[in-house]
Amino acid sequence: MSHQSPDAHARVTIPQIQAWAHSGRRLVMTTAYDAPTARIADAAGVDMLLVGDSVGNVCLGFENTLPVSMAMMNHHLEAVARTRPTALLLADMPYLSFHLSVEDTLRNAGGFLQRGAAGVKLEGGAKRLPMIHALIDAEIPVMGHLGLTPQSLNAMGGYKVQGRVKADAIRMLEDAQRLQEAGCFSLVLEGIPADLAARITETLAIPTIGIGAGPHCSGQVLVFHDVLGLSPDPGPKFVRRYAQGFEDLRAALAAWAEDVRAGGFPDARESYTLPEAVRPAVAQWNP
Ligand SMILES: Nc1nc(=O)c2c([nH]1)NC[C@@H]1CN(c3ccc(C(=O)N[C@@H](CCC(=O)O)C(=O)O)cc3)CN21
Ligand SMILES: CC(C)C(=O)C(=O)O
Ligand SMILES: [Mg+2]
Repeated sequence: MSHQSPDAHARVTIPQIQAWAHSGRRLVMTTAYDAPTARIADAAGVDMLLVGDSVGNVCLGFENTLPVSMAMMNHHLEAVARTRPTALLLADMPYLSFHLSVEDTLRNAGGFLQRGAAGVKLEGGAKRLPMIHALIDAEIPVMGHLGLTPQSLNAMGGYKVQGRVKADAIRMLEDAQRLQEAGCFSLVLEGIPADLAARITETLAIPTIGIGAGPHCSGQVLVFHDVLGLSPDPGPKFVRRYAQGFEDLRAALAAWAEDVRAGGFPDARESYTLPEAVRPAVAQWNP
């Protein structure tokens, strides 16, 4: 099986993820937004599935992740959770779901766990520590997320690589320590120089999952549609496409449309027939 486990039904756990990272095995995470994406990613043997707030731009047609609500996230998480993936299932806290109060944050994150997530991810550093402490106190595992945090789009003035000036780089190293001390089980590092991500990774005991953060992280994450070439445009520099999903699927659908128009689909293989005893009555019936 994909996770080299004797029990094919054993689900990946947070301690397992941490043990794999400690043993030097690089971790693999991708996003899932519905049952088909979850089944494909799980069958590929990825270690972690994230129901990302990237669902907003990837699936729902928004410009960015800011309009994504808890109701939208819950809808997509439920679809993914129904597939009972082997991978560790995580859910991304959307904008404003962890900013208003500890109570609201706990209710939102707890709702994710009740829907089948094993933990939550949320963007931000030291500013978010009160919420992170409350979540961990409530037995909700938290993955942090530092660097290019897409929910900070307006504050950053665009999707820009973070941590290139000294004060920002040092603040990120400090934030990473503080998130670890607060009890985060892992951190996403997004859109930062590879050498900064390397230093963060070697100064932490918990695994780092990079996206646009170079090769020296404990693992990597990419958006499902980006890996498979399903996104309409090539996307950020950090994406590598492993399939031409958009072009392959477009060509397949166009071939089917052509067959329909030429009368070549369906044929006998895709059709049903009347029982012989019923055929004369149907043939002889007139309106
Ligand atoms: N399909 C998809 N993939 C993602 O990785 C992703 C989403 N959607 N939605 C939410 C955020 C947005 N993300 C992005 C989007 C654009 C850049 C980008 O254009 N980055 C510039 C960096 C420019 C610089 O050097 O500062 C690039 O050219 O790569 C980065 C991350 C990552 N996340
Ligand atoms: C790319 C990952 C880290 C993410 O936050 C998302 O998909 O929303
Ligand atoms: Mg996200």
